[in-house]
Amino acid sequence: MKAEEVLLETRNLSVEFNGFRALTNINMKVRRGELRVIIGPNGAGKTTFMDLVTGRTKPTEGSVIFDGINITGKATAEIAGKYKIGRKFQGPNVFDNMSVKENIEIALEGFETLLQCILFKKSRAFKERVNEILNKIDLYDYRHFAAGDLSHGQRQWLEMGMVIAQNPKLIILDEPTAGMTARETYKTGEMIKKLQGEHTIIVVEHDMDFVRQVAEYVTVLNYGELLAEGTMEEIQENQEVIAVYLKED
Ligand SMILES: Nc1ncnc2c1ncn2[C@@H]1O[C@H](COP(=O)(O)OP(=O)(O)OP(=O)(O)O)[C@@H](O)[C@H]1O
Repeated sequence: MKAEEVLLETRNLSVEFNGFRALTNINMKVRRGELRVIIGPNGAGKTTFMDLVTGRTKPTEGSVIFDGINITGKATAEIAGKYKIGRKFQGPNVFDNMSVKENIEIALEGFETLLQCILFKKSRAFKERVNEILNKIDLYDYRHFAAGDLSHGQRQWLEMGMVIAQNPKLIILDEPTAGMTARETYKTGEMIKKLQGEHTIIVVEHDMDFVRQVAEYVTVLNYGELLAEGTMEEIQENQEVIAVYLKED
């Protein structure tokens, strides 16, 4: 991978919690426009890895380089706002009493006060951007619904839309299909595939059908170490990965 193609790089990233090594020497490179899936058994360190990238946890060793800048140890708000790494956590976090459309509007980049939002709402570019996002998350027809009246899956999509609205360079999705029906899970996969290219995306997932649906390149973590990386085909044939997953059953 050429240096200018790399959006995110971790170098020997390690973290210890009271003597317990949750991550050890993770060296990973994510290309601009890529859709990377991170898998691994429970406790493998997937969430911890995302916490290190987004500044929630400080590494014991190693560094995080984002878009050519060393962001290691920077504050969460700075990483989100200035460096533009957006993260959608498990479980939606939307404003229930506001409409779907209003939720997207307040999430749009640069609208720090509601007043600014109301004034700017009038511009055509703003309306177009809101509609574009509503279409991406397939909630255009639900735009006037209160967010609290959406289904679990739709609420997750709304939250994805709120992350997209912040125009992040990197979108991190933590188990985006958790609690979804099979149909919603499939739809989420198609949505994420469409976002790829325009955005660089890292998805952490457990649902292997979903992983097969979306994944091009997969990173496998196990016991805090990077066990394997490769295309979905390579990963499925990797004996070490098979051993880890068989052990789980
Ligand atoms: N703040 C913390 N203090 C102590 N131990 C922690 C802390 N955060 C994570 N760990 C430990 O680090 C290990 C990795 O946890 P992590 O949540 O990153 O795994 P995961 O791969 O995301 O698992 P899951 O798939 O279950 O969400 C676990 O053994 C966990 O108990």
